[in-house]
Amino acid sequence: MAKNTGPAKTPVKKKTEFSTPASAAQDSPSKPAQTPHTNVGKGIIAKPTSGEASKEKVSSKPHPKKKPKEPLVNFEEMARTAEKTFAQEQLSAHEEAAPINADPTPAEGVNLHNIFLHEEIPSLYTVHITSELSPVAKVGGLADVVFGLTWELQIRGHNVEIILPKYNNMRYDHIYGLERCFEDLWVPWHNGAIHCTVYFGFVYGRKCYFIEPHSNDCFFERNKFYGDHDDVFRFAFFSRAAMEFLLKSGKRPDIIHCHDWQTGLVPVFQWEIYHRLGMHDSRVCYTIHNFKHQGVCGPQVLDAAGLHRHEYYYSKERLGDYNYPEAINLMKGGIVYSNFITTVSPTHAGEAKDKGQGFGLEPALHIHGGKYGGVLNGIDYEVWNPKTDCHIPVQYSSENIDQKYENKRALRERLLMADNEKPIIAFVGRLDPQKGLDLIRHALFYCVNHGAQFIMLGSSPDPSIDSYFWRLKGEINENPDSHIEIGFNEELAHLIYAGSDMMVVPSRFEPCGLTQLIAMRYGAVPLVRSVGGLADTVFDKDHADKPLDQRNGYVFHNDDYGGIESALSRAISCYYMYPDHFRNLMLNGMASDYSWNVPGQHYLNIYNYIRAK
Ligand SMILES: Nc1ncnc2c1ncn2[C@@H]1O[C@H](COP(=O)(O)OP(=O)(O)O[C@H]2O[C@H](CO)[C@@H](O)[C@H](O)[C@H]2O)[C@@H](O)[C@H]1O
Repeated sequence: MAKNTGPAKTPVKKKTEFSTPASAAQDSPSKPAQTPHTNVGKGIIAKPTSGEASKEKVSSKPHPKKKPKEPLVNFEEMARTAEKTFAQEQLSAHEEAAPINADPTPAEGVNLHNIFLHEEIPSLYTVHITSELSPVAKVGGLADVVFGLTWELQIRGHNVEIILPKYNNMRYDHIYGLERCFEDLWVPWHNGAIHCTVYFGFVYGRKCYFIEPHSNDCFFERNKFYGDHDDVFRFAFFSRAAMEFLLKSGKRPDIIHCHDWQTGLVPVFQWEIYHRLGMHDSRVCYTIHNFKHQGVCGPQVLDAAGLHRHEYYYSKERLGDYNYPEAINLMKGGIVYSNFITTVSPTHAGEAKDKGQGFGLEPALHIHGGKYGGVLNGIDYEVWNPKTDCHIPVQYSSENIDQKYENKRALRERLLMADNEKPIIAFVGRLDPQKGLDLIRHALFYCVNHGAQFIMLGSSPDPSIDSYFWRLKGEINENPDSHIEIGFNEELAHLIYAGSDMMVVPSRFEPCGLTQLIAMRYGAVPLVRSVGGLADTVFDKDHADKPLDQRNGYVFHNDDYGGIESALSRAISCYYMYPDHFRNLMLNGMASDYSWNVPGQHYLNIYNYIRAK
């Protein structure tokens, strides 16, 4: 009985290392093994350890859908309709165009390379203001980034604190020692003030403050993090409350680091209000994780938040939105008013500014280009560590990588999938059109028809997308080679990373992407589209301009079925026909360093550059 369910260690035919089969030109789909390679039966490909029983299970169960039929649906259109309705609702209350008040003060140009010098940095006091933190309030990658970066700063000896809303649906079981620490915080709102209580607690050693407003709006008692019609008000309030808390509690951080549209007003408040109230030495770093969601809204938010000079704030140089003359744009406020803006990979920094991926904010990025750059995300190497991961049944590392296949077996068992010799290809992520939903669906059908299994874990706040995938799940439910899991499940995500052979990330755009980094840490080979941070981190086995030991996955360029098929067919073929090469890819990924070590230093250099001196 073979010991694992991974690719065999002996190649079927010896070919030049990492050679490209003639049929495998990038982005031109070659024909992969239609059924598992014929040598499988001869024992060259490793078999499942559950052995004969599992073979019987597979062969005795007739494949209910030999060729599942792939339906067509336009996810982009689905999401656009929902967004349009939302934007119209937001804007309808304000019909007049606001005059422009010209007073631009863009920063002087700065060369990022010059500030990324490892010069001595004094101990800094940094406060992160954020709407997400892993694992207590996680929707996506923002939560992971704040969790990982804050720890990196802390272990380097800096004083780091995090301010979050006190959501009623947080994972309170991950907060240690939660207690009230500031009873009477009155936060200006409309013409009065809202009474708040602030709590303090530790999240895996990180010092966190949670703001709880007491008002009839119940801003953070919605049993969800986002997706309500008044989100812009909820997070504008949170931003104001966080700044008021800093002021009233006497905290004077060197650096305030805030994230995405939800906290885009923080730098505005800092400069326009709190700077004059004694917080003159705090500087703001603003990180954009996703340009698509900008907090475009009507003027009522400004009134509520105490920013009353409409004409001043509406100007194109400040918060005025470029596309809707009646609207303000919270993310634009963050760009204009912060001391430094980052996005989460160097490639995406360029795409957002110059290649149409700034979702309308390109002019602001150009004007403020002197204080803008890309810092590649890391992942937390303690949370994402197959050697110590308590969510997976068998721990492993590159030294005993065969143990990974025990997790593959456990994953199949848990999802009631066939235990056979096929590779598992998976997707984990938010079900947003950004992620290339039609390509993910296509990958599922392609895999089950071409000798692979497919697992998808994801969820969407958009009910039409969620229900589409529920229907698809119903259709493929009986197929033993595929599984769709809808919902957010952190623990299952760990098992999927550990049990899969490959992870697909066919994004339309991807500011950084964490799933390919986590996949590599767990020895799952990434198959990605060449955009944003995916292009910065995954190097194609056959085509990359890199030494062999740095090639770690498969990359395709075209945003279409042909593109993804090209990567899938090359990967599936390699898995069956060149298992040693496939194993090299796994090991190369595991050997790379995508921890917070390097990006942590980059952020410190930025902080040091902007701090009051
Ligand atoms: N249903 C589910 N169950 C369990 N876990 C799930 C899950 N759905 C997603 N996750 C987890 O959430 C994280 C998602 O990371 P992504 O890089 O895809 O971030 P996202 O697109 O949300 O955020 C944005 O911010 C991040 C951080 O900057 C950028 O990397 C990214 O490009 C940008 O779009 C991963 O840890 C993944 O495992």
